[in-house]
Amino acid sequence: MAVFYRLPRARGSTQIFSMTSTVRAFSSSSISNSGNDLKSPSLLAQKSLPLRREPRDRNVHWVFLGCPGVGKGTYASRLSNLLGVPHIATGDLVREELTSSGPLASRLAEIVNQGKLVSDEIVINLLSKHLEAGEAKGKTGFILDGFPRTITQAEILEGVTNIDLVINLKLREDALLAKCLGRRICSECGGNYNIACIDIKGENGSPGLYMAPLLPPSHCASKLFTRSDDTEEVVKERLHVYKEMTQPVEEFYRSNGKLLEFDLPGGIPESWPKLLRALNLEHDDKQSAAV
Ligand SMILES: Nc1ncnc2c1ncn2[C@@H]1O[C@H](COP(=O)(O)OP(=O)(O)O)[C@@H](O)[C@H]1O
Repeated sequence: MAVFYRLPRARGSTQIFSMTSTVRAFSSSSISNSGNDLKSPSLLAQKSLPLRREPRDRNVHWVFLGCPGVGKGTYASRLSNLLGVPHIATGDLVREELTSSGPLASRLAEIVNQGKLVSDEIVINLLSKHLEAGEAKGKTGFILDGFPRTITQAEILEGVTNIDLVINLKLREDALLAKCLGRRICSECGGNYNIACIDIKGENGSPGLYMAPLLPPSHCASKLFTRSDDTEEVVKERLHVYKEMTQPVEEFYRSNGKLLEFDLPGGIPESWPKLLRALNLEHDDKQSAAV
């Protein structure tokens, strides 16, 4: 279908550090590589990042994978601020479209509120338009959140650009459900908050998990709303759809050596510094003090 080929080739993608060129570049660099497994997550992150450049000069083409509620939006948005590249969430593009008066609006609302995936064709169309508009404004690079979600989407993306890193965020399922049900959004500034306090005690040697609520500032408190697909029934369906349709995408990127697995150890104060370390970005961060 012609629409699949409208996704614009990311500007400068021939110059970015694809896995192959990165590995080649680093094998002749001063960083020792002898005897290391190139698919080891921390090494993979190091090798995906042009370490000697300033954060804002890096040409980032990254993807966030992970179940509903895991925090893709939170961490993608923080990295986007840190690295100065656009954060593009296809869920936001879909929600923008369904609240518009466009011809797709009511069909999209129905699909989203059932916890199903929108068709590859529609979502690629929305993403293409967004990337084209960004490109016209001189924006380069991206951190994708919520795309690709099917093998077809991953194959199409792979055909048009070099994705250099895929971060797979992971959290236990009982916490995912609680986080989706606790999610609140400010209707005015669009800020994402969470009123859930997750405190799961460790049992039989398995670790516990504590995630403090992420409460809104007082000027947002009276303007919060809950997403219509964040009900228990719909979240369970979204988790089921993730396992069926998106887990194979994790395998797709695992097998081509681009996947960085990241188990969230807790809330933002514990997870953000650990994520930065895994990405070898801890020295660039000015946000840690503000968590
Ligand atoms: N890449 C995609 N492919 C198909 N549908 C998508 C895609 N991205 C978003 N959607 C639709 O938008 C909804 C909300 O997406 P998102 O905000 O990413 O939610 P989640 O919290 O489930 O990760 C999805 O349940 C799906 O209906």
